Amino acid sequence: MYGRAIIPAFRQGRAYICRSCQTSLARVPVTPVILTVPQRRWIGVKVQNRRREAKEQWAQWASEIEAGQRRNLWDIFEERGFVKDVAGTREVVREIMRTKRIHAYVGIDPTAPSLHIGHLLPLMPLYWMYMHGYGAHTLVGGATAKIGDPSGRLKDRDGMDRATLVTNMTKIHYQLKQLWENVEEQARRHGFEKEWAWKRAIKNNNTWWNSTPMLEVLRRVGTAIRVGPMLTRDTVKRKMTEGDGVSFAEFSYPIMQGWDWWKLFETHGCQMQIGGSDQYGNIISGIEVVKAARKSETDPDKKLPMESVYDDPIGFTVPLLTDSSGAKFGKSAGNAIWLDPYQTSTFDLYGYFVRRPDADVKHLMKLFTFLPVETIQKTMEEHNVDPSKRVAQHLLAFEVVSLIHGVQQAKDTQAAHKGMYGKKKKLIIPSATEPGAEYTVPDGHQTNLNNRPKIDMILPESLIMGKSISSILYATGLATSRADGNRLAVQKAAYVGGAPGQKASTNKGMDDGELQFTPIVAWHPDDTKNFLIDGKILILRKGKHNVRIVEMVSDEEYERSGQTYPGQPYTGRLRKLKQRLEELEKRVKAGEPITAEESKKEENEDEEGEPRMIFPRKKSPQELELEAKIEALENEAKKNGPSF
Ligand SMILES: Nc1ncnc2c1ncn2[C@@H]1O[C@H](COP(=O)(O)OP(=O)(O)OP(=O)(O)O)[C@@H](O)[C@H]1O
Ligand SMILES: N[C@@H](Cc1ccc(O)cc1)C(=O)O
Repeated sequence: MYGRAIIPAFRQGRAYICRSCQTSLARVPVTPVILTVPQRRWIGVKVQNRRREAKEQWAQWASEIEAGQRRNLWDIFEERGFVKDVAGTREVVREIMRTKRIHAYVGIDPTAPSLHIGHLLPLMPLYWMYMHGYGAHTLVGGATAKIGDPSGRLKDRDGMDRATLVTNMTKIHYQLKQLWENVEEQARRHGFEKEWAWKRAIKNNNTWWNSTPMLEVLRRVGTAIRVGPMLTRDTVKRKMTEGDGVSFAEFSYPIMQGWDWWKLFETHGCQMQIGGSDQYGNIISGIEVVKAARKSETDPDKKLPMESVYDDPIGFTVPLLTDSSGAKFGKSAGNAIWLDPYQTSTFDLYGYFVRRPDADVKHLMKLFTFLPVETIQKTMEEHNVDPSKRVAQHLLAFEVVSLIHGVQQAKDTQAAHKGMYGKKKKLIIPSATEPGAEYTVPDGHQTNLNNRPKIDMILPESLIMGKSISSILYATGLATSRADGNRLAVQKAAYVGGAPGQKASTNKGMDDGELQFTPIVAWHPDDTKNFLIDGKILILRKGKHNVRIVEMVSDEEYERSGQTYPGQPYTGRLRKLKQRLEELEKRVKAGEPITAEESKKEENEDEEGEPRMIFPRKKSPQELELEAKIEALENEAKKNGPSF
């Protein structure tokens, strides 16, 4: 296909090649011109050189593996117990991993607001692949979650409204981001040197499902996939005979998952899919879908090689992580250990791993840590000298917490555990928090993915629908004051979930299921409603990671929750003074007396009757006026009432 491409002058004199077919476009003229060239993405010399070097490096490693001087990552997977079922032939998978720098992916449907440790299991081999130079993709199933995977279930999944789906998707996206950030840290800690060729990405299958016509899927793969084998799948048979039947949408789920794979295969050479053992059927169906889509390609420029089995899609499943009763750890079974610290605290997460029985700890260390097998072996020897010290469990817990929440959090949590349960019995309260503290970052610290404040919160309708965006930013804790909120809006330094490039007054809000942000401007309070998802969810962000998913609730519900937000009218000193004035007025009217002690107590004690620390500060004119009125009333009451 030919089209027009503008080649800017600054690229002059360089040789470019086409990303997909390697056609070269040498020496581009000096001035910017419009050329008629094939509509392709051109790659610069620097990238070409790096790619060549990466290729040569891989070939070198492949021969070292063959000569027994380097290990095949597949063998490490088997040694660590990651492999349950292989889709394809084990020898072929092993050979592909030796000879090709393939990409792999793991998909997760955002059917809950957080990932849990069961999800970590298929992610672990993906992280290992990344650290060994393969491409690694984590995929959020924003589209597939709308259908619901029937694998391993007898009952249909409950439908999800848009607000819940967007909330889950946003939270899982940031959790995956956090995990990737911590994987980088783990790689450094465990001696893997990051190279240019390491590639990772987070994808959302809404990106393609929101624009894929059904006709395209039916035409490309629908004709090749036979219904017969799909009907013989265990999930389908069991759901039809023992469960509540199979809807057409559920029946099509494996084809959707397979199409995701095709999209990643086509664009990134993603040849491998990894999943939990309940995903085996979907991976097998996916292989058929990818092969059918590849075969049906008519554009010769896009045709992918299919000469041998080494070009085919492959996959494998990891064993299921179960609880002590043998049930799969997951949200449906209700036994999940969550990665969200507000659902399972870091302290409890650490504690969960410290309590693992001696018989399981070695296996868990192989699965959930990047510690070399020799280190695990040595730790077990040390552990066996005095198992009561739980040396192995503490190391396991430390490593898992550092992967999920970062090394610093792991150190703090370990110290808290040792302080609480160690010999000294020094009591450290692991999560002593002030109300609202979960929405602020400790002073002097920059927000990062591991210390970022809590994401979700509720706020009342009167604020969201009636007040300025600067008041809303202040209420969420993203701004330190209303003035700061205003500054953020003026400088376009904060973002709202919504359609990019549209005005606030006409914004249609976030596209269905795609995480999109647009800068906040100082819009009219009436326009805030344009950004509400399902009429109740507002997504705000400051910087890269500081996100709030605000659920708008009625004022009555907010009051019942007992929460207050920064800037809430009548929650500060002024409100107290006004209350005191009203009370005094009533008492004076009723002729009720008031003593000097009583008025002194009000001033110097807090609600629990504890002495209040009084700091000198500047009072506002309104405050001074109220205080003067109170004083006058108190004097009057003292004058009129009987003396005690
Ligand atoms: N306990 C587990 N052990 C191993 N893998 C798991 C476990 N739980 C989930 N996975 C894997 O994580 C990926 C995403 O799982 P999914 O989104 O279905 O979550 P889930 O918690 O298993 O859901 P549900 O409990 O509702 O079935 C899949 O590959 C799945 O097999
Ligand atoms: N079906 C998977 C999630 C998934 C979704 C889309 C994919 O492309 C891959 C995996 C599960 O429910 O566990």
